[in-house]
Amino acid sequence: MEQLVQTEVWKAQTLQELIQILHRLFSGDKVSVEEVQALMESYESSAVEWMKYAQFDQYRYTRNLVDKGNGKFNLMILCWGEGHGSSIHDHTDSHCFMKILQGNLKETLFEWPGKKGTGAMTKKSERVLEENQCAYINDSIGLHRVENTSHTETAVSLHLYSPPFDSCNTFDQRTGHKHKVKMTFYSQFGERTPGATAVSQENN
Ligand SMILES: N[C@@H](CS(=O)O)C(=O)O
Ligand SMILES: [Fe+2]
Repeated sequence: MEQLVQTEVWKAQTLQELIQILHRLFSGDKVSVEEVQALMESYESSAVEWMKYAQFDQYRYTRNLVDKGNGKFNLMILCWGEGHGSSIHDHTDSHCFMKILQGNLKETLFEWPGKKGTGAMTKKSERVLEENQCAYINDSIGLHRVENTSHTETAVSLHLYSPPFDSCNTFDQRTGHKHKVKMTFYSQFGERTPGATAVSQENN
């Protein structure tokens, strides 16, 4: 007879509970991408729970640190004003989960440019991510650009990166040339980072 394999199915009732379960999942030495993705998708976004982290800038998207995941991951909330978007970028060999908390975000996937960065970059696909959906990307899947294409609605997303990183490469769509940029937090644990601006010009 066929064997049935039971994997645990989590449902996070609140953001706090989601963070608790994430700590548990990442405390072991093996983490399942599917399990983390399903867990993040199971959380039904409730604005009152994440409002204090959702700090917007007029000109660029912001990165707001929510939890340091015991050094295993960084959990952050990104706030996208109308028309805000990222540049094409990589994820520094980390796993990247991106869950929509509010609004919609368009994700465009690109292939890695050739070694010499020869000419226009190749677009692989695009999709629109909707509230509560959780996407996943890593460098072997490709590069992406994320945009809030709405001119009337803001968007908010919850990102988990494991292991944590604080710089990435951005790419020029026409030339494929890459450029290393440092990434900072606009706020940490709900408090504005002293002296911090929104995401640096290079990642927009
Ligand atoms: N990876 C980007 C956000 S996104 O465009 O996926 C960042 O951490 O700022
Ligand atoms: Fe990204």
